[in-house]
Amino acid sequence: MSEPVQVCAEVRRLDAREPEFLNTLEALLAFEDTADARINQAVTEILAAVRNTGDPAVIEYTRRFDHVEAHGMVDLELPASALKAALDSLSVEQREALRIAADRVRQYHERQLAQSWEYTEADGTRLGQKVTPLDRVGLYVPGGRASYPSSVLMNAIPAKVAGVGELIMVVPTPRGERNPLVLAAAAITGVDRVFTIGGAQAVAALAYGTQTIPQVDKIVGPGNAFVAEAKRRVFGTVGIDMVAGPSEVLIISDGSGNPDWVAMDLFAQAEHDELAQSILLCTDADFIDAVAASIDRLLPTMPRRETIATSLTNRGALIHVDSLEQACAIANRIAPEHLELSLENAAQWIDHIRHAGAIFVGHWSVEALGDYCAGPNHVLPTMRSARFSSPLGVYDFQKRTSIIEMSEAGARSLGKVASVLAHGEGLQAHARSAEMRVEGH
Ligand SMILES: NC(=O)c1ccc[n+]([C@@H]2O[C@H](COP(=O)([O-])OP(=O)(O)OC[C@H]3O[C@@H](n4cnc5c(N)ncnc54)[C@H](O)[C@@H]3O)[C@@H](O)[C@H]2O)c1
Ligand SMILES: N[C@H](CO)Cc1c[nH]c[nH+]1
Ligand SMILES: [Zn+2]
Repeated sequence: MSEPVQVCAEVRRLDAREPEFLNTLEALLAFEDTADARINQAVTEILAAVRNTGDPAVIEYTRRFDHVEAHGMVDLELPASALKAALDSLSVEQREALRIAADRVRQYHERQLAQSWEYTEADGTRLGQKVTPLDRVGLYVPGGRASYPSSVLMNAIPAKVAGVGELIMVVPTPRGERNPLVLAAAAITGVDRVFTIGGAQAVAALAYGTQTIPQVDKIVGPGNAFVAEAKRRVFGTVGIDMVAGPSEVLIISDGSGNPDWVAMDLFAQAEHDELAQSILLCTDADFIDAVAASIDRLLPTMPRRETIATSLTNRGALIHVDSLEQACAIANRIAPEHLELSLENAAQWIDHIRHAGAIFVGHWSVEALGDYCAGPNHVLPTMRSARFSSPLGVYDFQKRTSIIEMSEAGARSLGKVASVLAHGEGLQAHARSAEMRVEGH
């Protein structure tokens, strides 16, 4: 453990019974990630340069932003032997942890695999849905301020389970520092090609293709504001999984359990990013005091205390609520990425939650386990998008095609229905085309 250093978080205290509470909450949740003109401008330039010149632009931006000098793309691609060597270099403990996590993530995701289906009607008409994996996917693995081998597992495994034909991974290696766990995770999951590039230039290369990097059909994976903005802009040319914002955790507590555990769970999300959001909703005012005391005592011992303190001070809150019903209503309004039900009878409250990326049920179900190895995906909807979207899954790497095989009897009968509706829309060619099947000549 590091030496305690004086640093404190001024975590705001709120009371959900106060009349201004909902306005205060809205202000706390507001997050303008697209408002940064500097990021927009930089991404516009990078996308255009990579689209116009390809590899030379990627090499130049990698030199400028990641401080890696490459003489050609060959210097920025890792051969399979480098991935294998990274795997071999791990300690037995690290290799075993990666293997256990990968197995659990695979087992969970195998249950998501959708199959093609069809049915036949009485007149012989056959209707169905054909499910096909994507041909080629680009996987962005963040690498600027921290390395994320767990994100390799969480993105690559569902793609492989879906049967994606080719998986191209990009990961920045600032000043040429390669993370062996990240490369080992690529080896374990069977990633096909790895390029040590990052930021908007990596997203552009995958979206448009370069002389060396093949164009992909979809780009998945989290990243910083440059990556998020670039993904948003290339959507349409390629598919994207989502535009992920800073990480979030919301904890609902009834005052049972250990305040140190709650404080550390808030830290665990806050240490990701100064913009990360950690919020506690609690029915017990004394317990809130105890959590605040735990925060003050534990924070100085954390190596990432500066990031945690900034995140908790600017975007965190300890909120006193009237009841667990009120806490659940607020949780549904926030629609958090992660929700911990730190409650005595936690399971009975699951049905009260409609909007959350992942629900962690009970004192033992801590988000850190979900981040690495519980099995479900850690790429989750942020910024209240859990109201309308879902965790990354196998379904993000599959697409569906409708199959329509009409029998003659079916076409003769449905042709009349189509004809009426086509005339109603003023589309005569549609109507005649259907009527010809009714007439049979
Ligand atoms: N939601 C999730 O599941 C999840 C998982 C892991 C990480 N994350 C998040 O992903 C993010 C990772 O961010 P990161 O910065 O560490 O790595 P990153 O790989 O996303 O970004 C690094 C790249 O940003 C580019 N860049 C940096 N400064 C630039 C500038 N001034 N102009 C243009 N480009 C510039 C560089 O090309 C660099 O390679 C964090 O916010 C983290 O919380 C989310
Ligand atoms: N909590 C992150 C998603 O919000 C995922 C992660 C990766 N490593 C550690 N945590
Ligand atoms: Zn995390």
